[in-house]
Amino acid sequence: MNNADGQTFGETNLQSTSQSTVSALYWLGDDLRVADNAIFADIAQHAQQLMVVYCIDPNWFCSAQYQAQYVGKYKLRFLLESLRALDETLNQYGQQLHIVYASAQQSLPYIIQRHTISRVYRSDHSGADEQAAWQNIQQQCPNVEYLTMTTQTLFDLQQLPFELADLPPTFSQFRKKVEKVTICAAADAVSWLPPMVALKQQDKQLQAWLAYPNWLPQTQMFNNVFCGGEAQGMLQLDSYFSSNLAHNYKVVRNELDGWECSTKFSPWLANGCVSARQVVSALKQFELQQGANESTECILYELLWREYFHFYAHKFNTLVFRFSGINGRKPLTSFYAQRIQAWKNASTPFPLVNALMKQLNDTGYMSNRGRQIVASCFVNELQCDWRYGAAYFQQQLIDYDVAVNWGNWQYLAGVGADPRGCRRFNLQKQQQTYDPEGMFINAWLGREAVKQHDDTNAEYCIDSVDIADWPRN
Ligand SMILES: Cc1cc2nc3c(=O)[nH]c(=O)nc-3n(C[C@H](O)[C@H](O)[C@H](O)COP(=O)(O)OP(=O)(O)OC[C@H]3O[C@@H](n4cnc5c(N)ncnc54)[C@H](O)[C@@H]3O)c2cc1C
Repeated sequence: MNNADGQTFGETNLQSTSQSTVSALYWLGDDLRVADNAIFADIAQHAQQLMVVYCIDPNWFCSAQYQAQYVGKYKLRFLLESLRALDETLNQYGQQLHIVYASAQQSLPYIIQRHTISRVYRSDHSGADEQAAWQNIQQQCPNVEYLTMTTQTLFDLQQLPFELADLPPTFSQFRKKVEKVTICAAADAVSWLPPMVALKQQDKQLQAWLAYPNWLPQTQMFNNVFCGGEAQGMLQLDSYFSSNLAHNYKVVRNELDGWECSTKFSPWLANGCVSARQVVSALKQFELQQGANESTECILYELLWREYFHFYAHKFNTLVFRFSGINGRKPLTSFYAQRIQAWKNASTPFPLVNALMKQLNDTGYMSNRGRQIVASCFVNELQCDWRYGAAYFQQQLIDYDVAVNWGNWQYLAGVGADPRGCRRFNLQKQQQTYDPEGMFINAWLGREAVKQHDDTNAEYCIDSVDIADWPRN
């Protein structure tokens, strides 16, 4: 299985297997759980010693490409909660999670060498940067065994009925092909884990990396609805499927607001606190007990979109970040600093878009419909380079997932997996369908904005705002 760069995934990279005692290091990524985790299962069977590590890279918090941080405040808080919860779970196994406050490329080779690690485990990540980091570590420490396993998707690469290079160009074709592939049931948590690799406590460099750093942004208490961690994710899963909400999902999933309008699994899925297989296992259980209908099928359908974007990112690697997308067709959009800023600040001429952006800025979450509306506005009405929008989502979303975010943005910008080209949402129609009384706008922006909307309602938004009058910078 090869991606665009000819790298290999989902396979063991055997550099050296001469040691009889396996001293393992598990470098965690978006797989922050013990249950249904193939890596912990393998470690329980084959390793005699274990060190579990998560790296928090200071570069995540610098303003990176496209004027956005890699990790914003909502994602950071959720991540820290998830790490704390995982550490507590690992403690019950006599294990510990070591959070290293340094880049993986810098710290892991050092740790591997100092602790005579013989095998490194990592989840098979679809992100190009994550893959590059993984390759880099292997180059720095060649005499170690490297093992990747699937923990994030429903299917292993090997289960796909096609080579990754032949990933169908559209979601519909992908769905038809994978429909018949069996989705493995979620596995239980392991019953034990090997003892800890003794940490070189006296090592000054290591101490420095393990100390809580002053460069880490403060995480405040806000947006308490999403709480990170495996147990919290399972709570949401149980709570959703112990109600009748799944039977009505298709009817309400497009609503702009409301906790119960969609599953809200995304932050836990994005961090791997819950696996996609656990969601499907719970869904199947629900269908067995309560019956299947169009709505329950629709939940699986959405999870298959997630699946598609993960394999899409695997295949296209850095092309998912390219302005001209996977096919090299440049959109007729550009970098307009003031428009981009207005969109971010919820001060465009479009009240519905502003309300949605306010919701994103205040909570880190936005419904799927909302994301489509603001992304379409960014590309079509404001005519801005889609990568700046995608990068802002990356920074703001509590459920940021590299493959799903950039894949969706490419799709909407007409440079991705959509043969029909750019998806333009008619803002007036969206408003009439999803916020006819202006209640959503009122909730996020107040009465004035509803009035502004009413005043311009005769020829709402697109027609009433002449984009040519907007600044060309
Ligand atoms: C421009 C844009 C950017 C997005 N960025 C992200 C992102 O960074 N992280 C993220 O998790 N989702 C992203 N999505 C997809 C989707 O909006 C969210 O997954 C969903 O709104 C999360 O809420 P939920 O869990 O209640 O979803 P539900 O409607 O309950 O769906 C269940 C699950 O299916 C998956 N799913 C739903 N919609 C999509 C979709 N359009 N594409 C792929 N998978 C989907 C998610 O894993 C979701 O948790 C994006 C969508 C758009 C249009």
